[in-house]
Order: sequence, then structure tokens, then C-alpha cells
Amino acid sequence: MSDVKVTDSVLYVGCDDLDIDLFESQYHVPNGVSYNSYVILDEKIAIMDTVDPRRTEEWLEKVEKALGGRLPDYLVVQHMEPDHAGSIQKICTKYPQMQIVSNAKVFGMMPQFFDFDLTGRTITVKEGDTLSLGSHTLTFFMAPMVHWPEVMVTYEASEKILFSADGFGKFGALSVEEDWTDEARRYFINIVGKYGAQVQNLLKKAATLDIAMICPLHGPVLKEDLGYYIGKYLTWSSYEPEEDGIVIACASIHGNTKRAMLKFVEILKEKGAENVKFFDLSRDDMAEAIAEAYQYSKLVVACPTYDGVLFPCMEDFLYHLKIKNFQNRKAAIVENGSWAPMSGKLMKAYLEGMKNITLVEPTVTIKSTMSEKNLEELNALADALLA
Ligand SMILES: Cc1cc2nc3c(=O)[nH]c(=O)nc-3n(C[C@H](O)[C@H](O)[C@H](O)COP(=O)(O)O)c2cc1C
Repeated sequence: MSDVKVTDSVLYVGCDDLDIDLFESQYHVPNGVSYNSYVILDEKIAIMDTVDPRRTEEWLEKVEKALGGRLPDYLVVQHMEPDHAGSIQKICTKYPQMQIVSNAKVFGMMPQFFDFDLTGRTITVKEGDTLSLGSHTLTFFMAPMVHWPEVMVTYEASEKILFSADGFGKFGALSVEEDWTDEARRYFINIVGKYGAQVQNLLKKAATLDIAMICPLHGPVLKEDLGYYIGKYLTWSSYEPEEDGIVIACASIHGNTKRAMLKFVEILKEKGAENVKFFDLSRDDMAEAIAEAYQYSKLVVACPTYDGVLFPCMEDFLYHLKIKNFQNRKAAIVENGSWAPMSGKLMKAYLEGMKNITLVEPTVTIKSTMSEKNLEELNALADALLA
């Protein structure tokens, strides 16, 4: 959207993508996604990042319009992932006098993605280096593993803008109005969630800067109440729950585990639980289930045994939690099986492999359909979870 206003001299030239089926071939984005890019106009002109190849031509037109007949001096590359770096070769070919400004890791990766001559076109920066554009001065901070190892962010001192790369990004095209928090959480936990320590390191660097505005590579430019967004990032990256509540992640083949878990939701609510979120892992959005597991303090996993192992959607859920460093939660297990229930043991092994998970025991074992005894056990489990 070209009408996104940053400042008089920092122009938004990013592009919405409402046609994409899955972001990173995995995440549903019902409201699309934006690939953000910015042009800083001064005595020298810098372009901040490029866009996904899906939007190269639209972006090149926007950049040309923003340049107003001038030529760009610099392309700053903060991240080599194709949704941001995918148009580098095209813009470098269009503007052969333009220099590329980035760090050594980026320049190491660039020939892996592109086939054009970088000789004489690169300016390599490292932590704390500055680049003057005139009245604007860019300072570069390395942010390794705030998604990929080559990531850096850029601070512009005169207008107090942090160009935050994937940090503070969000799913959703800018032409669609929606709440920031849920889609930013779903983006952060699923995409950057593994790298909490690295995000905390970046937040420490950011705390030394006077920031009035955050310009991320996805989602809206953040101009007000920055403490709110930074607070969310501090919580998410520390793996602490945002609020007390229970997520029930349920797999079910024929519906008996699901029926038992929906009854469990009723029981919890009758006992006064306020935040109870139910996910049918076969049908509901996996990335949302994962994000909400991070949002709340307690997790219940329920799954039938399937050929001696877990029903695949539960395996997928727990695998995602594991690789995204899920930790610091209370958890409980409900298993099901008609002849030799195994799923409880397998879910327990997953949870025991995660850091600081307090298991609320015992595991409830359903044999095919929920019995009167199971009902009592679920009541007891609800009491233990809510204690
Ligand atoms: C393909 C398939 C494989 C199964 N494998 C096992 C198994 O290895 N051990 C077991 O005890 N039950 C097994 N079951 C039975 C289910 O775990 C059991 O019927 C359970 O109650 C299903 O719960 P649901 O109604 O929530 O799907 C299997 C069922 C299916 C359909």
C-alpha cells in the first residue's frame, strides 16, 4: 500500500500479498501478508530491503515513483530470506550505480541466491557502524538468529526509527484492518519462537536507543504505545505465559476423544475457569494452536493411539512445540486406545523433553469412549489444573 505514511522523508514502498496460499508453505494467512520496504530520501537515498519475487514488478514501480526521478545510492539488506531479499538482483540490475550495504554474512549468502557481479558494489558494515545519508544517519546492529544468522537491524537517529527486520512483524496485509496482537503472536511464536535468547539480546540493544517508530518487514509501522509491543516481545521471547488459562489441544479420529474433551471444557467452565481454549488439531489452524499454547499458562493434550503411536496431528503439534522451545507451563495428558493405549506415554515423553513443564498427573486413560470413571477422573484433573 503506497499510502502508508511513515514520515516526510521515509516513504513506504512495500506490497500487500492477498493471493498467497500459505506463507512459508506452512502458515495460513487469511488476511494475506505485507512485504515491507522503505525509501529514505536525503542527500543520498537508501532503499531498505526488497520484497518477495511475487511482487517485484509492483515494488520496482513504487520505488521509482518514490525516487521522483533521482537514482538510489544504497540498498540496505537486513535479511536474506526470499520474502525480503527476493528482488535484489532485479533492482541491482535496474540501478547499476547503487551500492549494497550489509554485513559479511549477507554477502556470503548472496551468491547462493543470485547470479550477478557484486564486485565494487558492496559496503560491508558491522556492529555499530554508521552510514550518513545527509541529515539521516543509519546505525547497524547485528541480530543473529532473530530469524536467520545474517539478520541485522538499522536505527535511524534523526527520526528515531528502528528498522527491525522480521522483529515486530505480523501476518496480514496492510489493506486489512485487524488486531495486531493475535497475528503478531502467531507470526512470532511460529517463525521466531525458537530464538527467544537471541530476541532478548536484540531487545537489550534496542533498550539503549531512543525509538519513536518501528518499521518492520511485515505488518504495520508502529508509531504509538511502543511499550506495549516491546512488552509483548519481552514476554514471548522469555517463554512466559501472557495470562492464566487452559489450552486443550485435542486429536480425535472417530470423535470419542473430542467428545470427552468438550465435556472437559464444560467441567472447567463450571468450576470457574475463564480462559479455556479448545483446538481440534485435525481441523483448526495448527499455528494458532501453537501460538495460544504460548499465550496461556496451562496445556492439556488429548490423543487416541494410532497404530501404536500418536495420531499424526498430535505428533505434529508436539513436534512444533518442541522445536519452538515451548517451556514453563503446567500440562496434563488424556490418552485413548481401544486395546493397547500408548499415546499417553508418547505425549509424556515429548513433554518431559521440554524445559520446566510441570505435569499434572495422573494421565487420564479413556478406553474407546468416556466412562463414568473417566468423568470422575476429568473432574479431579480439572480441580488439579485449577488449584
Ligand atoms: C487406524 C487406527 C489405528 C489404531 N491403533 C490403535 C492402537 O495401536 N492401539 C489402541 O489401543 N487403539 C488403536 N486404535 C483405536 C483408537 O485409538 C480408539 O478407538 C480410540 O478410542 C479412538 O478415539 P477417537 O474416537 O477419539 O478417535 C486405532 C484406531 C484406528 C482407526
